[in-house]
Amino acid sequence: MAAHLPTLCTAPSSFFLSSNRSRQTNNLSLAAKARGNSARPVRAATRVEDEVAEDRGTNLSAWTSVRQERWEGDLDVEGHLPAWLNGTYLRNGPGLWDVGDRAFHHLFDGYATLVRVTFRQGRATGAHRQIESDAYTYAKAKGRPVLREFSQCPKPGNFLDRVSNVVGLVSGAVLTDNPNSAVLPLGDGRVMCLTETTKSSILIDPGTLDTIGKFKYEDRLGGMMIQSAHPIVTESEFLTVLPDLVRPGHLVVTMAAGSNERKVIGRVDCRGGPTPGWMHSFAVTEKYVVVPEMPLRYSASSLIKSELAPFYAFEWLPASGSYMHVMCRSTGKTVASVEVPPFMAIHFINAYEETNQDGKAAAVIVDCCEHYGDPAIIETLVLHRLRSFRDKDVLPDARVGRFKIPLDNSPFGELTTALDPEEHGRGMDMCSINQAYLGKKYRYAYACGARRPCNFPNMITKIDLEEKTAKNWHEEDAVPSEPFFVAKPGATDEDDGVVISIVSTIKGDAYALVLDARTFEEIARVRFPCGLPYGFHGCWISEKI
Ligand SMILES: CC(=O)/C=C/C=C(C)/C=C/C1=C(C)CCCC1(C)C
Ligand SMILES: CC(/C=C/C=O)=C\C=C\C=O
Ligand SMILES: [Fe+2]
Repeated sequence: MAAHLPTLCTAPSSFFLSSNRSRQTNNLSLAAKARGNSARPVRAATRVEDEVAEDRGTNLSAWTSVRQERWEGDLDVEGHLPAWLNGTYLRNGPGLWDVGDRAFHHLFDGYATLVRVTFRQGRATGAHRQIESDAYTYAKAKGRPVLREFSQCPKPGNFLDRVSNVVGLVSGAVLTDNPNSAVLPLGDGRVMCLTETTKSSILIDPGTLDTIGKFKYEDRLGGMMIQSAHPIVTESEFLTVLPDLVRPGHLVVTMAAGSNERKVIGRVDCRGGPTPGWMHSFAVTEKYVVVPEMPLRYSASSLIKSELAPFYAFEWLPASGSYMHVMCRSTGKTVASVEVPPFMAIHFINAYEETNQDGKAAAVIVDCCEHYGDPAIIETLVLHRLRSFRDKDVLPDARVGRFKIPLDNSPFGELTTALDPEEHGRGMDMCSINQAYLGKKYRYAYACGARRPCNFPNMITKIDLEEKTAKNWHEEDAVPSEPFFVAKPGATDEDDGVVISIVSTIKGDAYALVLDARTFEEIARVRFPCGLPYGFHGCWISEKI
């Protein structure tokens, strides 16, 4: 991809904070941050040596940058891969947190690393490769980050820089295009990687992991700079939600497979203010789209002034209220908009319609990984905490939060706990389901859970929402990433298939774990000869043999 450096964020190295200053910023108590909404100083990447000194030198490959830009080769298989498991598992995530002598601060900042494991008749090959976004290419060229990442805001220096920052913000030029969240096969065979900036939508080749180029949206929605990192993609459509920061609200848009044109289904206005709530993901039922509005809201001044808010680009405004909006997918009309108890959810699991005796939808049930209405989870994911606090029980509690949104014009919705959180160790995030149950009543969710004490989810959990129990997989000193369910071809039971997760170990290496989804017992592990950093979300591209 073209690597023309923008003239924005042209801060010389002297604009980067010294490590001491940055440590002071990190140590601000969360309570203090939550109380005060004044913007924090601009944070830029610290020097690598300072980060390493702070990190007490763990070998855990989860938080260690990839050592090489790309690798490809055969993988050793321990155990027996099912003969039906033919296809490619792809996983995306932030695998490079250092560039030149600069180091990122937050897990979400790292440059996107794709991992591939291809299964064919009991054998496996693998690869990893950096995605060549502009953010990555510029950073390599300059020896330091140039664009604004999740927690990282290169400081505009003089007046001209500040003016161009505002212009750059309007055009989106100062924002990252580092697509480190999800990887999704579109219904037409193209494969997209993305994060929350619209410009981060990038096409890749699932075989070679080559970066093909930017996905060019051919529509009039170019002014919408932010998108959900989790579009809902089926064989026929790509459905997503675009936060509107100018007129606080959300556009729900759809794009047919094979097309590059998004069409607006409808718009929901925000009920709280002054800006929309952070919306990393959302949920759908067969008839409806559910748009969450939580009190962790985009900070307009952080974006305009290019400085950090109490939670990077966000501020926690509990008094602004929490809401759930339900839009009809066929008419674009908002059919319910209810106030709910304060919540903090990055990932929605699934949703479905609950019907009354006449078979009519009476309520929408929406499940999410809910952090007890506390944004502290964001600060838990700061890299030096992940690296240093391994034996401390500092992972905030989380649960399967279940919303019930009545469709009878009631003003309020309910939020309950779907099962005893002790079943999954009071940790819970990075979820998946059997995709055949998307938007339908379902029984099983797979996620990362917690074997306490821990500072990060270190377990894989299969949650039975009917029995309200969980089956757990755990290995000492290992960090598994999101468990991804792959159905056995022709399966009729919801849990007939395997669950794949890439596990990073303390020895500095990594393997793809394959569990029998029904029993949750290990059936195989496929070893990489190198370490793999923690990754976020995966997908499966099946192959007919
Ligand atoms: C990886 C993940 O879960 C979330 C990533 C979010 C990102 C990269 C957010 C980026 C943003 C900016 C760089 C500034 C503007 C706002 C926002 C979209 C939050
Ligand atoms: C890894 C994570 C949350 C862990 C909480 O326990 C969130 C990742 C978000 C990106 O997709
Ligand atoms: Fe995500």
